[in-house]
Amino acid sequence: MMASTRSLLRTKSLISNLPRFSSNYKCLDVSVNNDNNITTVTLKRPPVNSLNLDLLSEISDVLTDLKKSKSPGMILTSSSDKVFTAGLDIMEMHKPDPERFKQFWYALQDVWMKLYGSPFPTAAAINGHAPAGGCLLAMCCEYRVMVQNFNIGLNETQLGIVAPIWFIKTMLNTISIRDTELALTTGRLFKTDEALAVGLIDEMATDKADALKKANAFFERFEMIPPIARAYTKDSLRGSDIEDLKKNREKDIQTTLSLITQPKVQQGLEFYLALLKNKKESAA
Ligand SMILES: CCCCCCCC/C=C\CC(=O)SCCNC(=O)CCNC(=O)[C@H](O)C(C)(C)COP(=O)(O)OP(=O)(O)OC[C@H]1O[C@@H](n2cnc3c(N)ncnc32)[C@H](O)[C@@H]1OP(=O)(O)O
Repeated sequence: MMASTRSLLRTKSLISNLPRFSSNYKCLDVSVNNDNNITTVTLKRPPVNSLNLDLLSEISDVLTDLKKSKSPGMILTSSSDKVFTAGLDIMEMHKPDPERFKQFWYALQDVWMKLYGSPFPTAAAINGHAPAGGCLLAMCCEYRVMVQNFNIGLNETQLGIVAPIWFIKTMLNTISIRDTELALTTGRLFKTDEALAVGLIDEMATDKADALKKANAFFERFEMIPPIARAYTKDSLRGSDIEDLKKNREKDIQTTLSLITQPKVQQGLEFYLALLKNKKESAA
């Protein structure tokens, strides 16, 4: 076969494998880097990218598309200049409609299973605060680069709620058992440099451009690694956590719903929401 025919065929197969993304996303920007074919998924649900049912459903869809198209990798980042994501949308948990809450929690489980278990490599360019569910999304990725002077952590206990076991396992996959216990029981939010010191993030960045550059560089490590060997290895490390949730999915939804609707938990959420609003009023 002539060299030019071979290269044409290669180009054609590359084009047909390129991910095709719906342009209908409301809360995401999705773009593919022409140099390395890495997809950047940017959360854009102002003001703080709180994870409601819509945003979670879109993240779940894009993860499905990336897997189908055999993407070589994904970077997760935010369109905000100070918040990666503020975690779960508290309004989904405050006085919830039970049916809506079940859909919401199911969507969160879906995102977790797809992101934590993705066959393709993933990196988070954390360009703002990443509390609770925001920290969870970042920890699901294989590599984290975080812009300096922001906060990250599972602060659920500060809100009077409890991080589910699959959140905890994700943190245990990232930092030590000792640091996980201390962080979770106190609801600790780590500053970027503190997060680096315990291994909650892998690199610090000066700004978003620097974070994206470092996140892109992460994927170069896999250039000579067969994707199938990479994916099986990741599955050996993470697969059993995902199987555990798959087996207990319905129970996890029911338990969370019954806990979240307890009057004491609802009072705690109301108090926390009031604190967030007061913060704004006292700053004005
Ligand atoms: C026993 C029960 C078991 C049940 C199990 C449940 C397990 C749940 C697991 C995970 C839970 C979560 O993820 S809960 C969310 C936790 N998130 C936080 O604690 C972060 C809260 N937000 C902030 O600290 C700050 O907003 C910020 C640092 C992220 C950004 O600060 P900034 O000053 O830029 O912005 P404002 O604080 O003024 O916020 C703007 C606007 O957004 C509203 N807001 C903020 N965060 C949330 C959120 N997570 N959900 C919904 N809404 C949020 C905030 O109130 C402001 O609203 P207004 O403009 O209307 O005042």
